[in-house]
Amino acid sequence: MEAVREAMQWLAVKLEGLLAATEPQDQARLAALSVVALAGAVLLTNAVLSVLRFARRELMLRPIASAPGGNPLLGHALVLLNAPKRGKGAWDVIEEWAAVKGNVCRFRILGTHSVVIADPGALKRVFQTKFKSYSKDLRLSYHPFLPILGTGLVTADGDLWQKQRLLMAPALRVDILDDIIPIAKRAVDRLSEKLRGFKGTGREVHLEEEFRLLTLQVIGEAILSLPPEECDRVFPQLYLPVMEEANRRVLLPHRKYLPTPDWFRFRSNITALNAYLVGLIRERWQARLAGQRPARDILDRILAALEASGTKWDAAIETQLCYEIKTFLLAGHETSAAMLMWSVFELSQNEAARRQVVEDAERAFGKANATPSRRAADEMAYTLSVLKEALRKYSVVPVVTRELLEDDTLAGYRIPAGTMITCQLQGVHNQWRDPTVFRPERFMPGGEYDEFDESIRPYMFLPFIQGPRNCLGQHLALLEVRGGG
Ligand code: HEM
Repeated sequence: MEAVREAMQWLAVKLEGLLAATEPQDQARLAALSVVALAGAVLLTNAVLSVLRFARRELMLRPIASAPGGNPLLGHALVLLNAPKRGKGAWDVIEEWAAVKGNVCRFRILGTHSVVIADPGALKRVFQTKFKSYSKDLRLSYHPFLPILGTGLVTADGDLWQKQRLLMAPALRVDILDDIIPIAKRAVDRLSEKLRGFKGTGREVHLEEEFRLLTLQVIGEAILSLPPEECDRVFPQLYLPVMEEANRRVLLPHRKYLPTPDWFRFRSNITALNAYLVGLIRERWQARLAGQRPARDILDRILAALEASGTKWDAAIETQLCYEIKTFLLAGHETSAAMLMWSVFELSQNEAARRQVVEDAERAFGKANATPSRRAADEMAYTLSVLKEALRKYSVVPVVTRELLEDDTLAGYRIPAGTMITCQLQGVHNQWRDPTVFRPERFMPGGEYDEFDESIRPYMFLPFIQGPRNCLGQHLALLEVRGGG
């Protein structure tokens, strides 16, 4: 120890001497050189570590079948990017790989390795048993959405996610459910009136677009008590364009670096949307403080929970709530609209199923087309099975992705930390009998769903995934469509 101390002292004296002996401009040059050398050393160390990690993943993943068509430099990036040219989505290509290579296979995008799994036992481990080791994949799939969703629930992880989930779960899972039926019923009545206006005009109706506006109106009223005209004005103008740009960036990530007109529009729309939402949130909080009657919507229930927990109001809370609201809008409208559209499409093709849905509706709504009670909506069992079968057959969310934080074993394979896991929900849904046939009876008591072994049953139907990070709006989504009629 004494020898080390002496050596350090000697070095310090020598350095002091060197600095004292040099001119001030030489000292500046020496300092700049040291910074450059240090930065270079850090970069080099990182590069070496990245190469070592890459080589380790490459070696460990070798026993898993590789997807066809990759090249040594880009991996499978081009195959996925070219999917639209074949009239397919990237997710359909991944499913083709899984169909050929089995329920576990791997692919690579540049230096990122991904393992595709469509094995219910392995998915149980990812979503439930070891969910903490499988964090949200914020580096790739969710990355383009971060400027919009920030640390909202879908893109949050760790303690913040847990805290926010606990805060918001009661509002979405319990409190709002009774109110969602009249909200949905009013929105569907408005849409029916609008569609009647098309009758006999020969004009085309874009149902997908109409359903998107419908679910935005429902979620806008449920979260913020927004009147329908306000939803129709604000969201198509500010919210939908930013989501469209973020969606484009999933497969074309360079768009986020190019200062094109789209880039500037994206930035200014986000700024305007944030200002609008923060304004609403602040107004609401002040109204609470002034003792005004609460609005009974999701925002107000969250504010009540914050007040009850004694949270001190500040700008950080406003920003976080703004992220959460944008998250609900994203998570809650397009998925529900797609479920509705595929259900209506299938019912238009299937007379027998349509008759049973009409019978359900007549029982729940009565001859006067009254707003059904929660209990009456819950009893629309066949209609619920139609919605579930639409979610199974069309896998509205075909995949979700995770990043493995520590080495683990999945379906018998060792998977190294840093691997992306592509959970192929669509692949699981296609393991049912005659998967392309629309058969709501699968979900009726004693149907095919009940036949799966209990240990994997919940992992054979994953539209909302499973486990602690499952969809917080699933009850709301399934109820809004039945309650709206
Ligand atoms: C048919 C309609 C819907 C489908 C198929 C669906 C599907 C999903 C899926 C697959 C996830 C997991 C995403 C992941 O882990 O990467 C998810 C999460 C989530 N969904 Fe939904 N969703 C629907 C409707 C809704 C609605 C109506 C809302 C809210 C109003 C909502 C709010 C959320 C939230 C907040 C999360 C994040 C939960 C967490 O990470 O703790 N969803 N949803």
